[in-house]
Amino acid sequence: MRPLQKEIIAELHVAPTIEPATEIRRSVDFMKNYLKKYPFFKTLVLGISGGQDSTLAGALAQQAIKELREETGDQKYRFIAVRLPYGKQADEQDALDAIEFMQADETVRVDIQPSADAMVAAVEANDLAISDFNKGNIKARARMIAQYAVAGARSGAVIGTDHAAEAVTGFYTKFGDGGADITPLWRLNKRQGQALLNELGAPKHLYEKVPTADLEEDRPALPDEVALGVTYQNIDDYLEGQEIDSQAAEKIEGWFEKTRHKRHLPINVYDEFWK
Ligand SMILES: NC(=O)c1ccc[n+]([C@@H]2O[C@H](COP(=O)([O-])OP(=O)(O)OC[C@H]3O[C@@H](n4cnc5c(N)ncnc54)[C@H](O)[C@@H]3O)[C@@H](O)[C@H]2O)c1
Ligand SMILES: Nc1ncnc2c1ncn2[C@@H]1O[C@H](COP(=O)(O)O)[C@@H](O)[C@H]1O
Ligand SMILES: O=P(O)(O)OP(=O)(O)O
Ligand SMILES: [Mg+2]
Repeated sequence: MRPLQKEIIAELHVAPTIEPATEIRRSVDFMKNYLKKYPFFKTLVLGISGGQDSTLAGALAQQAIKELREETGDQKYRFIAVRLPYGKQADEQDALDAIEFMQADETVRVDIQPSADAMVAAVEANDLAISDFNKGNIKARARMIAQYAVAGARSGAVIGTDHAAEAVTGFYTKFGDGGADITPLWRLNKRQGQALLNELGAPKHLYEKVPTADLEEDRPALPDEVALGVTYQNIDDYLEGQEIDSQAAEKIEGWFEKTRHKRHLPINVYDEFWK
């Protein structure tokens, strides 16, 4: 195995094989235990995009909340699914299918277009140009703000959908979708997430779908694999400790190095990881 590959697998705690039912129980228990430890939390809050990761994290969060309600008798425990379209979302039906599948206790809808557009206009008033890519990250951060606003109103913890195949490449917006309180999928690669959804009986079209951040207007529904220049099959194999094509391995390791800063809280004078 490549030396950095070994280091990455250890850092992200990826297992080469998993038992889906065991991992479902592990994530559900993790969320239940966290809420029991901090009893002021009464809700779990998560943006549901219609993609694989939020379908899985939402189904697990809903299960955790349902079990907490049954075990404690406290009916205040609720799971809140948050729809966060930027105006009209092309794959809206997938998001509705995901919410139906997880049987979310509640759904809140916040259109992020007015606030994201207002932020772009306010910055551009300083004679600065905001690129379509930069605006994509503003949208991701607008979604973070909306989820924390819902959490603030309902004593909630914000769920993040970061998992090993995104973490290794840093394929998330810093303090956007990367900004969350609890990450129940952390340690799983993309195909392990699919295995959990299969075990949960999720509709196949939600986890066989092409992964996309769908943040750019010039390139709508741009597949993650195109943006990254490497496939999830390569990333998953790499994270499972398999030998992959050296060009693909170098690409993954390049993303890992470039995004090290995202896997740490803001850097202070005592931090050594970047030296
Ligand atoms: N269509 C799409 O799929 C789409 C659109 C937009 C963004 N994205 C993805 O979302 C992710 C976010 O993009 P991003 O990484 O360019 O933006 P980001 O905002 O997440 O990270 C970049 C910011 O991090 C900070 N930073 C960069 N290097 C640093 C370092 N060495 N130390 C400390 N801070 C540092 C800087 O503030 C920089 O503006 C990417 O993976 C990108 O491909 C995808
Ligand atoms: N359109 C969306 N509605 C609700 N929540 C969304 C939307 N787009 C993204 N999200 C949330 O962000 C994460 C990360 O998405 P990526 O596709 O990995 O960039 C997603 O899991 C949702 O929680
Ligand atoms: O985070 P999601 O739910 O949008 O899934 P994907 O990353 O597969 O688009
Ligand atoms: Mg997505």
